[in-house]
Amino acid sequence: MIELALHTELHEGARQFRLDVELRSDAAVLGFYGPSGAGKSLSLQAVAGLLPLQRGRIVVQGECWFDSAQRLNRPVPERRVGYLFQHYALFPHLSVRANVAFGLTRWYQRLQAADAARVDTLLDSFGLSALAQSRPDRLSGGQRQRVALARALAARPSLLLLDEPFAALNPMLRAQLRTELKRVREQFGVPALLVTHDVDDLLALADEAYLFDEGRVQRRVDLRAASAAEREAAGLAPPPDDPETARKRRLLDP
Ligand SMILES: Nc1ncnc2c1ncn2[C@@H]1O[C@H](COP(=O)(O)OP(=O)(O)OP(=O)(O)O)[C@@H](O)[C@H]1O
Repeated sequence: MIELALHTELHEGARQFRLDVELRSDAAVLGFYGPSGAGKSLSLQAVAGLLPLQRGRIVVQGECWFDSAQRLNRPVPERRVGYLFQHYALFPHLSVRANVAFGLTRWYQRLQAADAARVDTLLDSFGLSALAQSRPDRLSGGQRQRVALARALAARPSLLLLDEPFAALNPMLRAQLRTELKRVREQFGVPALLVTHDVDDLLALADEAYLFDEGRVQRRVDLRAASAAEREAAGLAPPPDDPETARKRRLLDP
């Protein structure tokens, strides 16, 4: 269960933005979509503890991370979120394996056996085992994003925050990584908040979609239950192909 009440006002020179997000859900993956500048990324930052809130409440899986009424504000590291951005930031001097293990290691001790096993499972789940000793600059964009996903999942996060995780990838890779992320996320049972502009991301991964605009949730769509007509009304239907394009698309399917 996730409960968010995120209220704050941001000022930068003459610019002002008001975030007023309220939602409560028992779904595993919530997708945030909507126009640019609607407050989607700011909401993820607030959940991670990186954006101070003036007022509100954040409860994740029964644990209260923030409650202004009780003056409770759990520090960033204690929230244990796995945060993934569009531009994966891997450590260039570390191997793939060391990158994935990064959040689990301490400089003064070796990786514990259970942690090492988790890292190996993640490498295997994302098809990275053969690349474990490679440095990030020897990897393709898709492989790097897999390493970033594996790293985000390695430290046993209580919540995954995914901000446009596939935006830098080409469409074919996006489709592939969506499927992999869906499988691995379910395998590890981690809930997630996913920000995306891509309807296909929502349809493939999200249980519920939240339309953001002007710092607020304007609409909630339950994708587990929504009919095709309801999806279309919420702007979530992929544009229909004409028969000829559909035929060509099938021919091109990898
Ligand atoms: N520190 C800040 N001070 C004032 N305004 C800010 C600050 N940070 C972000 N904003 C503004 O808040 C608004 C919401 O930003 P946010 O990054 O959450 O949008 P978004 O919905 O994620 O957009 P996009 O889809 O383009 O990534 C934007 O108009 C942004 O310019």
